[in-house]
Order: sequence, then structure tokens, then C-alpha cells
Amino acid sequence: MFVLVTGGSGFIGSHTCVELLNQGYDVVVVDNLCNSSVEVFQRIECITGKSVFFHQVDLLNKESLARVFETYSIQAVIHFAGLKAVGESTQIPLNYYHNNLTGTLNLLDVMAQNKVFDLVFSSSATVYGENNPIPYVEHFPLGSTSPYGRTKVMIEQFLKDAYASDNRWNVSVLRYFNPVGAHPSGLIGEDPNGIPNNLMPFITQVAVGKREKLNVFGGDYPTPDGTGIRDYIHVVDLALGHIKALEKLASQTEKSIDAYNLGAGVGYSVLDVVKAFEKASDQKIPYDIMPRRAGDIAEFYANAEKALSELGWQVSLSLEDMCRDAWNWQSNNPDGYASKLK
Ligand SMILES: NC(=O)c1ccc[n+]([C@@H]2O[C@H](COP(=O)([O-])OP(=O)(O)OC[C@H]3O[C@@H](n4cnc5c(N)ncnc54)[C@H](O)[C@@H]3O)[C@@H](O)[C@H]2O)c1
Ligand SMILES: O=c1ccn([C@@H]2O[C@H](COP(=O)(O)OP(=O)(O)O[C@H]3O[C@H](CO)[C@H](O)[C@H](O)[C@H]3O)[C@@H](O)[C@H]2O)c(=O)[nH]1
Repeated sequence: MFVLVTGGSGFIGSHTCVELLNQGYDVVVVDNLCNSSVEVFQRIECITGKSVFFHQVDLLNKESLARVFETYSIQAVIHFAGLKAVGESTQIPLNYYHNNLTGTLNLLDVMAQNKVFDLVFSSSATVYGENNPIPYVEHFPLGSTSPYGRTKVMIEQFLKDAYASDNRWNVSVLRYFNPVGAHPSGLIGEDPNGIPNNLMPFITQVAVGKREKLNVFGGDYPTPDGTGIRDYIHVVDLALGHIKALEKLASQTEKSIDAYNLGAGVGYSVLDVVKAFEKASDQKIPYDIMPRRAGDIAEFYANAEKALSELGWQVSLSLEDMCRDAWNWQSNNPDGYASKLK
């Protein structure tokens, strides 16, 4: 069975390709490489002994995308491709809307033309906005505070409207909490461009000596240690959630659109993560407590019961595993994919 993975050379996409290949799926990847490297495919091959069919395609180029559908008998799509930096999205919002929304509309159109209706979409916990109580439950009202987040809210709405108009659409919307860690092989992981925006890659770059110290954004939140609390999820657990979602789409006779939180259902503070990382890596992480980062909220985590009851999915890896694997990746690849394969 051919599965098309858009954005399959990126952080979460590459880990999902590994799990798809391990389960015997044939994998076709389209990615424009705006935030990833082709080097990842060699590494995926080292891990799985199998290769993906890669096409360097921008989703904004509908004709190129259509040719990929003509080449393979694609049965389902996992759609990761998109721009994802919250801060950057406030600087260049129209690029975010154009890339994420037009790219998705092109994909949906080409899928429908080829009668492919099974879709797993990468959404985010950011769609719960800032006014919902925690833990977040899937039926809560949606809204977001950044242009990036609004692209996710809007795409979720596109998908609902598409299903309402034509119930051949069969869609699983996965709302990720905070994906971190790396494949335990240390061959693939997160390789951000420039200064990392997110906590774990910043910590690993401090540990490997690329950054002097961590800035902890906010020490005065109403949380036990004053730092922000998030629901961190190991990227391999997250990747496995996509397989469960695909299996459900393929097995159900009644087509549907459903949203699922993919999180652990547990919150850890920034300082909890720092301590866990120091223990797992045996490295000291110097840090300064800084003012809060604009747009951050004190605390959120998932209610992950729906994914367990309907997809049969739950996390199996701990914060310790996340830190160990993130460190294994970073220490073996100090320059990410530009590092030589050991
Ligand atoms: N990493 C997170 O913290 C997080 C959290 C919630 C949701 N998500 C979502 O999950 C998805 C994957 O995230 P990731 O962390 O792997 O990001 P990533 O940047 O590593 O991967 C996204 C991939 O999409 C590609 N891409 C972007 N625009 C494209 C286009 N127009 N055409 C073709 N390819 C394009 C990029 O080159 C990249 O390889 C994204 O949609 C992101 O918004 C990520
Ligand atoms: O250098 C840093 C980076 C982060 N943090 C703190 O660490 C926590 C986690 O921050 P991240 O930037 O790693 O993650 P966010 O929760 O802000 O956001 C991430 O997860 C969200 C979904 O949960 C969205 O998908 C979003 O796109 C994605 O970046 C926050 O309290 C943040 O203030 C620091 O203290 N220092």
C-alpha cells in the first residue's frame, strides 16, 4: 500500500517514515526541503534497510504534485508539510497563510481528482488557544493567538467542510502536544535552522557547547516552580500514533472526520526538563531565568483518552527516554544532518 507523506523529510515526518517502512508500507515523500535535508533519506535507509520514493515537490506547485499521484497508486496521505515557527509567523504571516493554506488546498484538490480520500493531518495543541481549561479535550472551542496557529484552525475547518460536502473524505486530525526526542539509533532527529525556538533543541545545543546557556522564559508563572508547563511527547510515540490513525481510516466502513490529542496527558515544567536532561546526559545545563516570552501561556497538557479509546494509542516512552534520545542524536550529530554519518 502506497502512503504519500508530505513534509516527510522533516522532523516528525522522517520518524513517521521509519515506522511506516517498519510496518511494511510503501512510502512516497514529497517535500520542498525548505526546512529539511535529503541526507535524512540515507539515514532512514540505514535504520530500516528500506528506501522511500522521494520527490522534491513544493505543494504550491499543483502540476508537480499531480504527477506524483499519476506515478504511484496512492491510497492514503499523511500531511506534515508546512511552516511551523510561531514567532516567524507573526513576522511573515502572509507567507504562512500562502504556504500552509494554499499548499493544503492544492493537496486536497489533487487527492480528490485522484479519488484518494484517506488523510491524516498534522495539527497542534496551539488550536486550543489561551482560554480553555486544562487538560485540553478535543471538543473544546478552537482559536489561536498566532498566524501559524490560525493556519491549523483554518485547515481543520477546511477538512470539516470538505467532509460535510462529500463524505468520501475520511480524515484523522492529530493535535500534537510538544514533540521532542529522536530515534534511538541517533541517526535521525530534530535539526533546526539557526537559533532553536523550542526548548529541547536549545537544551541539546547548550549541552553540546554550541550555545552558552539556556534562557528560561518566565520564572513567575503560577506553577509549582514558576516555569511553564507542557506535555512533552517522544517523537517515536508520535510517529506510531500516525500508524494507528491510518489503520483506523483503512478499517472503518463509515467514513468520518475525527480529531485526536496526541500527548502524554502529563505536564512537566521547563526546570523538570532541564533536570531530566542533565541526568540523562550527564551534562550541566546552565540557565538564566528571563522575562516571559510573548504569547506563551503558563500551562497546558492533553486529555489523551480519546486516542486511547478510539485509536488504541498511548505513549510508552518517558521524559527520561526523550532526553536520552535527544542527547544521543545531538552528541552524535553536533551539526545535525551536516555532520558526517558515523
Ligand atoms: N514540531 C512541533 O513542535 C509541532 C507541533 C505541533 C504540530 N506540528 C506540525 O507537524 C508538522 C511537521 O512538523 P515538523 O516539526 O516535522 O516540522 P519540519 O519543518 O521539520 O517539517 C515540515 C516539512 O515540510 C516541508 N515543507 C514546508 N512547506 C512545504 C511546501 N510548501 N511544500 C513541500 N514541503 C514543504 C519542510 O521542508 C519540512 O521538511 C507541521 O505541519 C507542524 O506544523 C509540529
Ligand atoms: O529557549 C527556550 C525555549 C522554550 N522555553 C519554554 O519551554 C516551554 C516549551 O516551549 P517550546 O517553544 O518548546 O514549545 P511551545 O509549547 O511554545 O510550542 C510548541 O508546541 C505547540 C503545541 O503544543 C505548538 O505546536 C508550537 O508550534 C510549538 O512550537 C515554554 O514554557 C517556553 O517558554 C524556554 O524557557 N526557553
